[in-house]
Amino acid sequence: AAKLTDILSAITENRSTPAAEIGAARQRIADSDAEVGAFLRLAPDESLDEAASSEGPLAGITVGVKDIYDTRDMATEHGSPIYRGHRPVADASLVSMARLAGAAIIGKTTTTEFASLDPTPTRNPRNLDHTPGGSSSGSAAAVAAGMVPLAFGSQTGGSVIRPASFCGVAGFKPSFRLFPTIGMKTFSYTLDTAGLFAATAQDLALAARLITGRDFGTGSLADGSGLRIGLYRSAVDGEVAAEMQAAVEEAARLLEGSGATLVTVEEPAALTAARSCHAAVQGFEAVMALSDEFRRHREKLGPDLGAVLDHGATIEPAEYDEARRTARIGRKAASALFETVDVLIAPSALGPAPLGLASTGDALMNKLWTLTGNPVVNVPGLAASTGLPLGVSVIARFGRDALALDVARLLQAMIAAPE
Ligand SMILES: NC(=O)CC(=O)O
Repeated sequence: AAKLTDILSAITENRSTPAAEIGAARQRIADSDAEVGAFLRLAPDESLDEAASSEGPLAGITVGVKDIYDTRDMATEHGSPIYRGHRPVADASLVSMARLAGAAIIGKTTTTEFASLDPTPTRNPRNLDHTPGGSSSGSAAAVAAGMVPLAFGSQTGGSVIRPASFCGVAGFKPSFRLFPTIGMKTFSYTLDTAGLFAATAQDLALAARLITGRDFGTGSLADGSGLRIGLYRSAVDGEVAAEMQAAVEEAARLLEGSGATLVTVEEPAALTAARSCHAAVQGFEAVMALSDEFRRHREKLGPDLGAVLDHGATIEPAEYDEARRTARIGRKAASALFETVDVLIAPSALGPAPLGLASTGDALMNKLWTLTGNPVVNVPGLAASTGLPLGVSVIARFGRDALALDVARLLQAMIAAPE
């Protein structure tokens, strides 16, 4: 796999150059994207030539960008025929910040329509008969296939953490609004969260720091001593496959074995209620976000999105306002959970990637934390008996993204360590 930290080390130590790394990524995409279908289009040569001569801290790092982020040098179609050929004048903020740091925005990755539910043709590199998940399908698949070391996604329900889990890569859904969503097509403006995919949690932390200038942890946790880990028991755990539950418990044992204190945290009623109000918040806001497309091009919308908007259009403002109140109470309950533990661990999905491409899976394990805005990191490395990946979520207090990434780095290292 193309690992961001290794590429940057190779360039720093003069064992490689940005131009060589960009050329190698183009070759990897040419070699493997025909069967995976992660990319929609690649950047023009002049963009990549410009990036090849960059001296920024991310020089040589090629990035796949979900096609709901505006790019000034490539079409941006949001997975919809309504936007075919649409060409923004300017980059989305996060894309511009990555370019300023020297990254090479190498291509646009597939997205479900408007980042909702109607699937893409992209396949799971771990097993091509299975979905890579969604809505950030191409970004997760591109990193899992080792085509690029970094990819941008977004999450409104579970669209970063779930595909990261299905594809066996590290995924980062930051605290709400930590990354800008300016220039990213809006689906639900109190839920939409920009996120990242990479091979490891260490790569995620480094990329996030170099793009935003913020601290995302030092990776200095040698073991779990001093950590208080909460094994989260939700009201919907009955939906979780036994193998996924076992994977989370394996992760808990690893952390406990390295010195962490492990407690079980039962879901408070306020968070069960918050999870249940996600659909009303999302549906009501999506009808506003896509009002023009919904009213003027209803026949061009996919069946799943059409159903979400048809239902959303029946939600009264008072119902939406009640859902927002429930969400706010949920955020307070989430904050209280972190008085007793440093991080929670929980399943990143209901199980391994479903067979076939008809569905991108279920966001049931993710949408609560999208609504509350807590940072979540998917830790890859564990697998089902079929070999399909099973991801473990590390969830921290709002704003403690660095801690979530540090614990994720420790856990990923322990999972990868030989017995
Ligand atoms: N955008 C989203 O998060 C929807 C999903 O979870 O598939």
